[in-house]
Amino acid sequence: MKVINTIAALKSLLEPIKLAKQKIALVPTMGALHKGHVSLIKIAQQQADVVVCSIFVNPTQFTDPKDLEKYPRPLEHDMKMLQEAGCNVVFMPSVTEMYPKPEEWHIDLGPAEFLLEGEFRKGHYQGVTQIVKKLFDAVNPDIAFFGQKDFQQVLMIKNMVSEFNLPVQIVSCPIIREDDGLAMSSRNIHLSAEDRENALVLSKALTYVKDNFSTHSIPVLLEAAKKLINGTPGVELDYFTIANGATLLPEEDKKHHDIVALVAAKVGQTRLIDNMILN
Ligand SMILES: Nc1ncnc2c1ncn2[C@@H]1O[C@H](COP(=O)(O)OP(=O)(O)OP(=O)(O)O)[C@@H](O)[C@H]1O
Ligand SMILES: CC(C)(CO)[C@@H](O)C(=O)[O-]
Ligand code: BAL
Repeated sequence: MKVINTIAALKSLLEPIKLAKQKIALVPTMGALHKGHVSLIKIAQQQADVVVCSIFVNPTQFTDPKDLEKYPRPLEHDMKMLQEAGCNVVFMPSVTEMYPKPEEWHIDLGPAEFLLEGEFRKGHYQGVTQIVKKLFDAVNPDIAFFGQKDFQQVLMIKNMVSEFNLPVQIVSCPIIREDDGLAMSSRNIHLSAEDRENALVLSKALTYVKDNFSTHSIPVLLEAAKKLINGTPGVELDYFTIANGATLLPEEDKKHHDIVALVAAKVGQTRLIDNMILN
């Protein structure tokens, strides 16, 4: 496994691979790796010849400075996970490598940018697409893998790719969960034992909605899910919605396809998101 810190070194490593027509995959991460990240690497390995994993805690996508400051950075653990996963190249640049000078970034990501996460983390998807575009420029991947856990992020990245007409395929990978249902997330590390227990209500509410989708109306499902979450101590709901998977607008007609339930809540001091595809 090669560990690379600069764009120049990365390009000289990958250019011959690209010229030899080998397929390059990129798995972008912010580190603090868990089985969810490993699953993306494993899926990438099945679909490409060389897998590059980036670790970069991108400051421009953080809207809360405290969230950025306390974001976990367990470097040795991450290297071990990547080595064991059989990752070929780790790209781990510094902030100045990715942002050598101040720059403007604003692109049209469509109206869904301002919903859900975009409402609670204003400007978040401008920061995400800014860094993902830079990573794509540095790696020049044929294919890139993202988790469905960040459902809206996948949509935004697909919109960015079509805005620039980039020759990269975007793949959304299934959510990996703990045995009890909690979606794996780097931020779970911040949960106290009590928070960890309370956090289970998010996947429970989503599962309830999924299990009862064919028999209950959408308003009834929403009311029950919100009641479950609001009745859990230490959990502060930002949103629970049943939405169209392409527009993220609230869905009213169960006969439509591509319906997804999405949730975000603060559990103790930690903000978590999760979702489930319903049909
Ligand atoms: N449980 C999971 N299952 C599948 N993919 C995941 C999971 N958690 C994260 N990912 C994906 O891994 C990639 C890197 O995510 P990131 O490094 O932000 O990890 P994270 O666990 O989502 O962290 P955070 O909790 O800080 O958002 C993203 O595409 C993300 O969707
Ligand atoms: C895609 C990403 C690596 C961009 O910083 C980040 O948003 C993440 O880890 O999901
Ligand atoms: N996993 C999405 C990155 C973020 O929360 O900033």
